[in-house]
Amino acid sequence: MSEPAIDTKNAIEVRNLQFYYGGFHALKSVNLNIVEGKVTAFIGPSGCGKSTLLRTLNRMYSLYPGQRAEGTISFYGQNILDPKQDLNLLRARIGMLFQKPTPFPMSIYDNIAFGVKLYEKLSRSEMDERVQWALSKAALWTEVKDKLKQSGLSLSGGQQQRLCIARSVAVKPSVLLLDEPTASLDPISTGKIEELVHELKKDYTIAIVTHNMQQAARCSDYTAYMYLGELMEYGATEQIFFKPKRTETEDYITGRFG
Ligand SMILES: Nc1ncnc2c1ncn2[C@@H]1O[C@H](COP(=O)(O)OP(=O)(O)OP(=O)(O)O)[C@@H](O)[C@H]1O
Repeated sequence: MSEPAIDTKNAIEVRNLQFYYGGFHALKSVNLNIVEGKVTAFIGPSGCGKSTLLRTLNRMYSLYPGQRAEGTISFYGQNILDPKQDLNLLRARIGMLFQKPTPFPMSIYDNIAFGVKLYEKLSRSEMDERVQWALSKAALWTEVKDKLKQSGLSLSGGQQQRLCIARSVAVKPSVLLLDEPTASLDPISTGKIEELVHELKKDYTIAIVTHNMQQAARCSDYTAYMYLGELMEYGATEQIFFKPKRTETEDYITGRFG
């Protein structure tokens, strides 16, 4: 593992992580630091374990029987693989966004307020403020401010994805996990999400799975190249893209493979 510069602080430290789907060993001895306030991209060919790694970072896999992780994932010093870990709290602190937007079948306002109510008791005006704040953070406020009572499902795909970002941000997480967040979007919506990632990293630590090499190069500070469940190479995005140490990484990045 190539280490990021020493003046950085890690939000998450993954050590000797093994992941199993039943008997299938999907992640093999992964070691990785997710640096605070930066964007880390996970790249690699289909099936290499990018989404699996992302889903271990907020224990999303714990929803499914037969899936288990071994090793440690330290989130600001606390091992989140500990069976006693409060999973709801963890998922509020480490929010996740999926390939397809998943707004709740409720109003735009309630999409945001729903999660906030689970963790905080806010007055009506405080909640109004929080909803506006979250929608502004997700660069959606001006587009929806006159239709907050309308269903979240009435929005376009790109708007729905930004609504989901607003929903995650509303509970004030410190990390956002993005699993191919633009895979189902058109180029203009994709551009908006990429701009948003750039804005959000001022306040949040971000990990993003992407198949799009240009997207990884544009959006990320660090890149992790995975292959067959192993972390093959990890380092500053510029280094990975322009001076990869391994030929496997270079072959993937230059499109000779994958
Ligand atoms: N629910 C599951 N049960 C069993 N095996 C699974 C499951 N989900 C994923 N796998 C296997 O784990 C490996 C890693 O899958 P994962 O989805 O993490 O890859 P990925 O790199 O994100 O792929 P893609 O780019 O195609 O989304 C693959 O071999 C996949 O077949």
